Amino acid sequence: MSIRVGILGATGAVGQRLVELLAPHPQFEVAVLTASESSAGHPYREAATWRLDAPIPDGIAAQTVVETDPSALPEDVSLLFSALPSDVGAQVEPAFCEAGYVVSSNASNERMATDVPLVIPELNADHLELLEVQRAERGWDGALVKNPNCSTITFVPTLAPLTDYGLERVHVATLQAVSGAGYDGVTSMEILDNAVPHIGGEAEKLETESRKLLGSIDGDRISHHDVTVSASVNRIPTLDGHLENVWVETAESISPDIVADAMTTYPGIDLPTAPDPFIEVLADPDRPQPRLDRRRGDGMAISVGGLDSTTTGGIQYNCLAHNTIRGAAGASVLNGELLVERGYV
Ligand SMILES: NC(=O)C1=CN([C@@H]2O[C@H](COP(=O)(O)OP(=O)(O)OC[C@H]3O[C@@H](n4cnc5c(N)ncnc54)[C@H](OP(=O)(O)O)[C@@H]3O)[C@@H](O)[C@H]2O)C=CC1
Ligand SMILES: N[C@@H](CC(=O)OP(=O)(O)O)C(=O)O
Repeated sequence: MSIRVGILGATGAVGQRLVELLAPHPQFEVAVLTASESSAGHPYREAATWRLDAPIPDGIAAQTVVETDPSALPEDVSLLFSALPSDVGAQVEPAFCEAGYVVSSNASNERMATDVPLVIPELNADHLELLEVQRAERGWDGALVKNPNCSTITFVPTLAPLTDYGLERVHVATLQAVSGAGYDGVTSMEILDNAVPHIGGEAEKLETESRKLLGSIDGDRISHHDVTVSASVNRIPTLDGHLENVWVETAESISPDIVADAMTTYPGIDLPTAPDPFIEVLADPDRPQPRLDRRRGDGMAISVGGLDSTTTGGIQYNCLAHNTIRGAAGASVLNGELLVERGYV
């Protein structure tokens, strides 16, 4: 029997990706779509300016959008996917959790809260144990789970296979697609024939979220990994797919072959939206590229290439993920599947 789910912020860029992924989903049925007051009461096809390159899925276009308020939801919905702006998420997500809903959220609010699991299922599914603490501390029947920032989720999976070698220092430089800023985020006059070497608040997210994701459960908290991460972020004129250059230093000396093997054999997870393989290591030195590789694993795989030794004894490589699928909507869906599999829904 399918689980009836809702999408908070269903009309936005990430909300539309959620609609695209959830409409044909084998476990979930989209029962309710929410947005702001101005969209509420309108059919989805009118409320959303649909911008994806496939039509609005059948059965969604005619659904009436409702307000983002727990009282507007049908009673038989238990799992919600949130694609709200973070300031709105901060205001309303706790009310849904208090009302008993389990919320798988892409918004950045509370990602670093000590009782909120920040999850990439292939890496740290065990961090869901924090939900017991969260429910006890906040008195919620529901729960709040977050996925990381889209640039964080692109490179942290490539570090997980290297933790066995004593991960010490990481430098990462991003080349981020314009879709990450949302439809109205950067104008064509700003970004065409250009690159912008600044994205507000982004570098700090890479530096802090990575250490929480790679951390381990320690009693009722996460003990963050002690790797130091230093990030530099850039916006470039690609549409989708964040490409990142990574330099890694480990305590134990490792060769590109060891790294390729560790990444290739790093296990995925058996969930409907999970890619297989999870990490694809490409041999051609000019890969991965956003246009050619962002759809690997239906947009859920992490691609790696250009593996080489550095002149300072470390390893360097490039990695890529689809920012609005693996980096946003797909990440939330995968977390939702994990929450169901682990019995939280
Ligand atoms: N764009 C991207 O690629 C990525 C975005 N993110 C994050 O995902 C979230 C959503 O981003 P994005 O889809 O680009 O944002 P959009 O602005 O495109 O969409 C925002 C959604 O939230 C709704 N909304 C806005 N204000 C309110 C309100 N006061 N009450 C209720 N609903 C409201 C909007 O409804 P309405 O249409 O009625 O205004 C819309 O459905 C953000 O937290 C963003 O930082 C993360 C990774 C990538
Ligand atoms: N800042 C990211 C997208 C984003 O919205 O990130 P976050 O989920 O951390 O707010 C980008 O520009 O590509």
